[in-house]
Amino acid sequence: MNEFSGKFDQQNLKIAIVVADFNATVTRQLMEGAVATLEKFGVPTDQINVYHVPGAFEIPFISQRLLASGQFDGIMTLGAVIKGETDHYDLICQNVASGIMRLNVQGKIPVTFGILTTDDIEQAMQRAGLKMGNEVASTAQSLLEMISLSRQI
Ligand SMILES: Nc1c(NC[C@H](O)[C@H](O)[C@H](O)CO)[nH]c(=O)[nH]c1=O
Ligand SMILES: CC(=O)[C@@H](O)COP(=O)(O)O
Repeated sequence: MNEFSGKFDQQNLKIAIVVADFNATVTRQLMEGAVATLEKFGVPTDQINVYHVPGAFEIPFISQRLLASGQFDGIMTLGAVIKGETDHYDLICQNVASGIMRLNVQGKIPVTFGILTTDDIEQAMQRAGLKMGNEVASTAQSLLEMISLSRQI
């Protein structure tokens, strides 16, 4: 039996982070947590490029451009979509998630999903580093593991 896992060698990795500036009080914390986690695992700071888009809906477009550039070993997407009074929330969540999934299926590098989808700002703040820790830390680690695993195939 042969087993493979995402134990990774972070040397020479180049990572792109695409972060939505909508709800920036939350997404800036997500971005800081993502960079800190990548650095903790040894990714050099100058190998981490951060791209700011207006909102979560713009994430797939820029992610696709970054993927096509061939410059990166993996992409992290970060955002915070917070429910309002209308069904706009549902449309954004569904289309952004399917857009990012399509990039994973069609692309050659992993694109992780670090987009909070919450009922209110409190839930988002809790998941961006307050009470429930920074969910993005596990997203960053998942990206490094997926890069390593995909290189073994
Ligand atoms: N309501 C939220 C948005 N809305 C903006 C869209 O993402 C997009 O920028 C706009 O429709 C123009 O194309 N974006 C978020 O990231 N979070 C929200 O809660
Ligand atoms: C997720 C959203 O787009 C949301 O902030 C919009 O709020 P509303 O549905 O009240 O217009």
